[in-house]
Amino acid sequence: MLGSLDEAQFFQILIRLMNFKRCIEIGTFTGYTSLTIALALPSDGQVITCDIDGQYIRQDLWRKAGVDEKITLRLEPAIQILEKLIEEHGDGSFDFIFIDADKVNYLRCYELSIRLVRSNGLIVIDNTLWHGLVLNQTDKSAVTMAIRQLNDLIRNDQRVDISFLRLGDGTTLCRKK
Ligand SMILES: C[S@@+](CC[C@H](N)C(=O)[O-])C[C@H]1O[C@@H](n2cnc3c(N)ncnc32)[C@H](O)[C@@H]1O
Repeated sequence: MLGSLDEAQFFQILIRLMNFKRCIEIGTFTGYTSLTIALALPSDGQVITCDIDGQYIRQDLWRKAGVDEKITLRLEPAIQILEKLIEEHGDGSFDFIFIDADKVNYLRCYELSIRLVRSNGLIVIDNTLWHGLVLNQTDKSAVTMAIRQLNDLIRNDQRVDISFLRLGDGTTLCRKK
């Protein structure tokens, strides 16, 4: 699903306010949110975006907007890329991570992101409401259970400060302490 306009605008404000430069997006789809992130970054900023499926990605729009040099596309699975980024750049090397790929891997993505993001950096998780299904205890589907499990963990996670927003399909902000 395409990221929402209100969410993308909110990210742009955060990136500019916080002077973020090093960003990661997990789940590219069309590249809409990576484009909006890149537009908000300074000239020496970078966003690494990853997906397992490149067929919908509109790199032509990144070029048209003049921000293609700020975006690095990696066509690899989320967990693999996050592990590689820890090897390549080390712990605490990114300012902002947006988690928005396959929900069953959310927990693992979050744990790897906790390592990758610096102190006072931000992890943002999309779809944490999952259309309200996380509140329906009779829903035991793998995706709903995975998002519910992550929400429960984050609520008590002393490594972060959190803010849950009813933005899009539920957006959870986690500031690493
Ligand atoms: C909700 S869409 C991403 C939307 C995008 N972040 C945006 O804001 O426009 C989810 C994307 O995650 C990708 N995806 C699914 N499983 C993945 C995995 N294991 N690793 C990386 N990407 C994955 C899908 O191919 C899909 O393009």
